[in-house]
Amino acid sequence: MNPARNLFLIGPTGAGKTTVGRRLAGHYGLPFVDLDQEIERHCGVSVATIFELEGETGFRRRERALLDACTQRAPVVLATGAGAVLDAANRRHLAERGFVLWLDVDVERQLERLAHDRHRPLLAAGDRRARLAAMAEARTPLYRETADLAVAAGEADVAATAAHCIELLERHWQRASVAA
Ligand SMILES: Nc1ncnc2c1ncn2[C@@H]1O[C@H](COP(=O)(O)OP(=O)(O)O)[C@@H](O)[C@H]1O
Ligand SMILES: O=C(O)C1=C[C@@H](OP(=O)(O)O)[C@@H](O)[C@H](O)C1
Ligand SMILES: [Mg+2]
Repeated sequence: MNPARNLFLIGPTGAGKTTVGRRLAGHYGLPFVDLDQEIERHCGVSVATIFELEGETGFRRRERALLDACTQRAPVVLATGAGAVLDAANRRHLAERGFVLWLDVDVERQLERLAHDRHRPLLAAGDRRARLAAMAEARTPLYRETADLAVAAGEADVAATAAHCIELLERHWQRASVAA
């Protein structure tokens, strides 16, 4: 079992942080919190509306405040939004307050999964492939720097990806406890 009390999910949009995170919480019998849903609950409007009214700067300010609060809850499985790692304080809170799991997918798989999605404001306009590639370039080093463990999450099935995560987590934690 997780030596930290919390499990935090990071990674690109469409990697499955929200969907797989919920399953991991079910498996471990822990409460699940999705940071975007928490922001929406707190503000009473959608993430898209926050972007519309306050721009990305306003959204990031709200995201930072709620990430600070949510990472102090324990125990919890917390799915972050893909851009949460852009902020240095967020990265520090994630790294210091729990075990950080990086779900990774490539741009092709993101395009497939998000083809019909209209809820992600940063993908609303322009060339999606180019936007996703630029995001990957800027964010991949930050995911790498923040994560305790990375999982390739490109499998075509949510249950299989969750099972794969559980297997890798257990193996990682087992090794860590033997080494201690
Ligand atoms: N492993 C997977 N296999 C197939 N579809 C997936 C997988 N993970 C996520 N999805 C689908 O991709 C979409 C985006 O997933 P989501 O959990 O919202 O990603 P994130 O929170 O990382 O942006 C959803 O429709 C979800 O059902
Ligand atoms: O890429 C980003 O910066 C964002 C990703 C979204 O979360 P998902 O990773 O769940 O798509 C959400 O937080 C917001 O639209 C901004
Ligand atoms: Mg999500």
